Amino acid sequence: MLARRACFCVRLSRQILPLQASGESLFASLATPAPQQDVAACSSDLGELKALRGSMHLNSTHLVKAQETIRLEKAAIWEADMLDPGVRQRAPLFNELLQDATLRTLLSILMPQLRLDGQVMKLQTNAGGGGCFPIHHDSDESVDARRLTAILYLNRAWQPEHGGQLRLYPALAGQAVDIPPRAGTLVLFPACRMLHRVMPSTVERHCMTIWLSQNRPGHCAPASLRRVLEPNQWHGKTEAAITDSLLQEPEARKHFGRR
Ligand SMILES: O=C(O)CCC(=O)C(=O)O
Ligand SMILES: [Fe+2]
Repeated sequence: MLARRACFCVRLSRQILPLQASGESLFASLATPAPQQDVAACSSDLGELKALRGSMHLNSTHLVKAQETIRLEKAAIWEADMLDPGVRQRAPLFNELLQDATLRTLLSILMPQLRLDGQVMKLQTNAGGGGCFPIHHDSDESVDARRLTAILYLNRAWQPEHGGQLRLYPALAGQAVDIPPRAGTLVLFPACRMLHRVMPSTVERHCMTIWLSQNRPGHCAPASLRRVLEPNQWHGKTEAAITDSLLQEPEARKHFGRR
């Protein structure tokens, strides 16, 4: 378990480091490691999500105008909020993931300016029949503490003709990027800066979103851990060698083992 998490972190860092220099247009999309285990995990996660049908509510978009805010319900997008204790109890696998600080710890080390110190989760089922999201930002610095969006897709049988791609509009890239919502794909982007939408989906589509937040200004990953993960030390080494050396470090072991 420890090695799997450490290896996941190394892969994630390698994706993120070249992108983070561009700040505004940061995004990363990666297949999670150990495909066989992922498929098994995705099937059980999906079963858990389907069992939650009764606790889901329709997602709505808030259109903010000068004098009023209009709320538009989306007919096909059903969501369950993990802040609801009933949902947490009926979705133990997702709850375990919600309690896991690995991704947040790693991202805090790579991007200390974000000072990530909390996370919330929602589960989503798009019923198909054209279900989609209009173009939007997930948050705003003045509205709440969410700073990074992480979405894990759970659609094993996804085909391009099903639609439902996540379309990102990275400011500096100059053109839109489509992410297929394939099982095991994890996508990361800044919650307040990345415009995005979901293309109409002709089939049922499932995903889980974690929003990583910055609640306490001044919170930062320990310096000793930042040194351990200093990417210059990785130059020329294989992923397995980096994972091994990471696991030798007591400070890193402590963090990867933390729930
Ligand atoms: O379903 C997706 O891929 C993204 C959904 C989304 O943009 C949101 O929940 O804010
Ligand atoms: Fe969004």
